[in-house]
Amino acid sequence: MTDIPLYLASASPRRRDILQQLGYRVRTVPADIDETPKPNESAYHYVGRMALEKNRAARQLHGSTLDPAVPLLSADTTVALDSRILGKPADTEEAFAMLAQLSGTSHQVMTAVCISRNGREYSVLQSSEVRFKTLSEQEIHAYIASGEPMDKAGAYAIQGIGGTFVCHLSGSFTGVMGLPVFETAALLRECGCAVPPLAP
Ligand SMILES: Cc1cn([C@H]2C[C@H](O)[C@@H](COP(=O)(O)OP(=O)(O)OP(=O)(O)O)O2)c(=O)[nH]c1=O
Repeated sequence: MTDIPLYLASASPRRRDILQQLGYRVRTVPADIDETPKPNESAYHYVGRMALEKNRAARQLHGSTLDPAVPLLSADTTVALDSRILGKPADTEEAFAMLAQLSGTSHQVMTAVCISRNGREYSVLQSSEVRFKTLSEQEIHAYIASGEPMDKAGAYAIQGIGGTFVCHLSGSFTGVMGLPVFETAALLRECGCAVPPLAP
């Protein structure tokens, strides 16, 4: 098992698990930012801006304790339905409304990843298309009662019970979960970092 140091500017346990499974020794350096979309901001622009702002906020907050040569990674995941941005639901009513909109149709899940290292910033955006089966009201209520939707963009988790709604995926499963592994590894290589399994 490799043991490469990496800073993670995210409170998401999914991102931490994925990076640890790859062999990174993760130190979490979270930073809170305002996640409100700007008026008429596209999902594409929004998700990239969020990942970059999380990265810069973490550098500002923890900078003096960070080794500049160790990569600092941040990410943001957003569900886009037509021109609508679906973030994390604020309450169960909003979760219901989101799931009702996703029922029986396709949406995009975009994850932007940003890495800063030695004073430079690198970023990538990965987009997937996900199709949901038609959900009954009863199914949506039962799913919300499971508690799973509340801290997830679009009010579902493909890696959990929400996976039972997904009849088609085109893109990256790990991207939908919050951190696209293929694109993240490529980005780490681009910024000169060791990437398992070839890491020393
Ligand atoms: C669509 C989908 C999203 N998600 C999660 C990934 C992200 O953690 C979350 C979207 O919120 P984000 O704001 O991207 O991340 P976060 O709030 O969890 O963590 P932080 O802001 O500190 O980086 O939704 C899943 O786990 N499974 C899914 O299928």
